[in-house]
Amino acid sequence: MIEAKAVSLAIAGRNILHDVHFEMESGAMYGIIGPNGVGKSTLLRLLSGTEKPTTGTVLFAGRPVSGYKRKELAKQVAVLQQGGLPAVGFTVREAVRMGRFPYQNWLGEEPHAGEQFIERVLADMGLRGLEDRRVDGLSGGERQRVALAKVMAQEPELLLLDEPTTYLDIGYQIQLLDTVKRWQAERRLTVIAVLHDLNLAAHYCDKLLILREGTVEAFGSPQKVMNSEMIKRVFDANAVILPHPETGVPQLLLRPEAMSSEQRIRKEAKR
Ligand SMILES: Nc1ncnc2c1ncn2[C@@H]1O[C@H](COP(=O)(O)OP(=O)(O)OP(=O)(O)O)[C@@H](O)[C@H]1O
Repeated sequence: MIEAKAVSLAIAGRNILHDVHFEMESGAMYGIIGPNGVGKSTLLRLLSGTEKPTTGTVLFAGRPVSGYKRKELAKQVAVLQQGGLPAVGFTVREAVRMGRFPYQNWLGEEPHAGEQFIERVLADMGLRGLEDRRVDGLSGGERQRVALAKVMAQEPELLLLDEPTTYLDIGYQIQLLDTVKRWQAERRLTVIAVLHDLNLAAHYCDKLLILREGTVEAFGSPQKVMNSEMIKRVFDANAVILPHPETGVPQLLLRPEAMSSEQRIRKEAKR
C-alpha cells in the first residue's frame, strides 16, 4: 500500500530523517512512535506527499506519491491534522462537506450521492443533532469528531492521523480510536497514526514503527517491539511492561522513582 524506500530529509542543512525504509500493508493500523522532535509529523507529511524527500522515494500503490495529481491523491489519502477545521463561520455539515472536495467539480457540485454519504458519516461519528451548530461553538472533543468526519467524508483508502487524541479526555480518546478502528475494519481502511500514548498505540495498532534519532529503531507488532529496553533506549525512561489483564496486550507503567544510581549521579552533577 505505502512504502518508504531509503527516504532521507534534510531541512536547512539539518538531517531530520535518514535512510528510512518500511512497507505498510493495506487494511492494517500502524502507529508511529518516538520522542519529541524525532521526525514523526515530518514522516507523515512525506507519506501524504505534502513534503518531498531529499533523497529516496515514497511509493503509494506502487507509484511515487509525488507523481499523483492533488485531487487524485485526495480520493485515496486523507490526513487528520491539528487545526484541520475551518476557523469560524461554518456549520458541522458544511465542514464535513468540505471533505468531499476531491469528488466535486469546479462549481463545488458533486454529481453522485455525496449528500447521502455525508449523512452516513454524520451518523457514524455521533454528530446527529449537531449538524447545524457552528464548529467554532463546539467543545474540543466535538470538534475533533467533526475533523475526523471531514476526513472520512473523503472516503480514503489510507488515513493518516497526526496525534488524533491530543486535547481529548480519556473517554473521547477511546471513542475516537474505536470509531477509527470500526471504519478501518468495515472498509479495509489503512490507518497510520502518530501516537504519544504507547498504551493506546499497543491496543489499537497492528504494528508500531519506532523512530529514534531520525531513523527506524524497530518495526513490528506491539508484542515484539514494546519492551523496557526499547523504552529506555528511545525515551530514556524507566518502565515496566506488563500484559493487560484482559487482552494480554503489552502495557507500560512508568517508574519515575526507580532511578538507577548512575542516573542519580548524573542528575546531581547537573545541579
Ligand atoms: N519547516 C521546518 N523548518 C525547520 N525545522 C523543521 C521544520 N519542520 C520540522 N522541523 C524540525 O524537524 C524535527 C522533527 O520535527 P517533527 O515535527 O517531525 O517532530 P515530531 O517527532 O513530530 O515531534 P513532536 O513529538 O514534538 O510533535 C524537529 O527538530 C523540528 O524542529
